[in-house]
Amino acid sequence: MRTLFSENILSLSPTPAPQSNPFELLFPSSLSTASSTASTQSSPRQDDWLTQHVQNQHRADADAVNQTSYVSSGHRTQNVRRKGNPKLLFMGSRRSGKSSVQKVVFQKLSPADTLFLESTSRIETANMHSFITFESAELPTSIVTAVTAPAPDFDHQAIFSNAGAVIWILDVQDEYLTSITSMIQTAVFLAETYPRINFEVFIHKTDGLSDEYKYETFREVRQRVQDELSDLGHGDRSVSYYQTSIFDHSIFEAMSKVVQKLLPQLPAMEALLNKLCSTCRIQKAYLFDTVSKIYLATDASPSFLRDYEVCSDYVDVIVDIKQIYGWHGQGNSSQEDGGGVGESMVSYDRSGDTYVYAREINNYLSLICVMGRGSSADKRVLIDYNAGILHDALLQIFKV
Ligand SMILES: Nc1nc2c(ncn2[C@@H]2O[C@H](COP(=O)(O)OP(=O)(O)OP(=O)(O)O)[C@@H](O)[C@H]2O)c(=O)[nH]1
Repeated sequence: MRTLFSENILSLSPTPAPQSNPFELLFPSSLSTASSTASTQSSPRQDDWLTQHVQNQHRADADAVNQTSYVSSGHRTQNVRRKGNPKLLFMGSRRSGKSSVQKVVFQKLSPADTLFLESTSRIETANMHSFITFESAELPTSIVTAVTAPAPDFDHQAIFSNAGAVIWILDVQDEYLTSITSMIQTAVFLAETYPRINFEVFIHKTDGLSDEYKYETFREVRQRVQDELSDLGHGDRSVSYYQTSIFDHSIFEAMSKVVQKLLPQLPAMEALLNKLCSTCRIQKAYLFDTVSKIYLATDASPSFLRDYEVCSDYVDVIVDIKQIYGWHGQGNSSQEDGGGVGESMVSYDRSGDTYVYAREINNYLSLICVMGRGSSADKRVLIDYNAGILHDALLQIFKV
């Protein structure tokens, strides 16, 4: 890894030039409505060789995932965004990996240690206090049974009334047809009783499976669920599917997408990132929750796991350095003004053409960007300046 700029990652940012800058970001006053416009504009990034190359490789997968966001009528379903912390409920059959996912993502348990997890017999909750507070709960199989065959005294209000999303964990390394049946019953129950709750399916334990088998399983599960929901009169129920494993970055990427749907600030954050990317010719930009490695927003260009992996690993480096040199301030810091902001830029490939740029927004939120060939990585001042404006805008969004 070659560091291009000698400044320490925790060094103070350069003071923006006082005179007017032709590259200055212009934020429309109605930030919340700007994202749809920005996302339809073509950008020079699209010519980038890396984007093109990886785009060809992953188009089939991306299509498959995107299709799941559309209902049968062809209109995109609006995901429900609400105020407050994202609340996630994990459901699934026995030993499907519910505790493992919750503990790896929110409690930073090492994936290898999940081998020794005991069976869950009651509702287990885990909260993670970071830039936003993530609340999650794992429902034991007995509750899953109660949902699919409800007893008269079953108090589903207490469990589901505050939830933002239900995540169904489907173990593809096991016999999964029974799990699909319970999943459909749960989806129908939620569609009828709590239609505002997002329903997400993690096609889980995909590590060690061939690409062909993964794709086939993914397609089969999606088709079966959609068919059965349509037969039951809920064909318009939007269900999203993700291939996940705790042994790679896929679980964090999937969790990021689930969480984003619950953030009311998402359109504003996306609009800011789109503008930053087109102004500074950035290939991909992510806003990371530094502690959880969940990204809260990204720009509209195609997302690839490789970009996410590089940025996520870089967040790990930032966290390690911050832990060595001291991490000031605890708790929810969304209101902090971002004092002690640091930024850095490194090249991570052999050719030296691809860079990762990182900038702290505050102690718990980081902007991480990937820049390919043809980017303006050599114009560091321009990037710093525009990132500074984005920084201020983000702090305003979260102060509202
Ligand atoms: N290969 C693989 N194994 C996994 C993955 N996630 C979890 N496991 C394993 O699956 C087993 C069961 O995991 P748990 O998290 O205990 O499953 P659970 O659904 O909480 O189990 P119950 O509480 O008994 O219902 C453990 O041995 C985990 O190591 C994964 O992504 N890949």
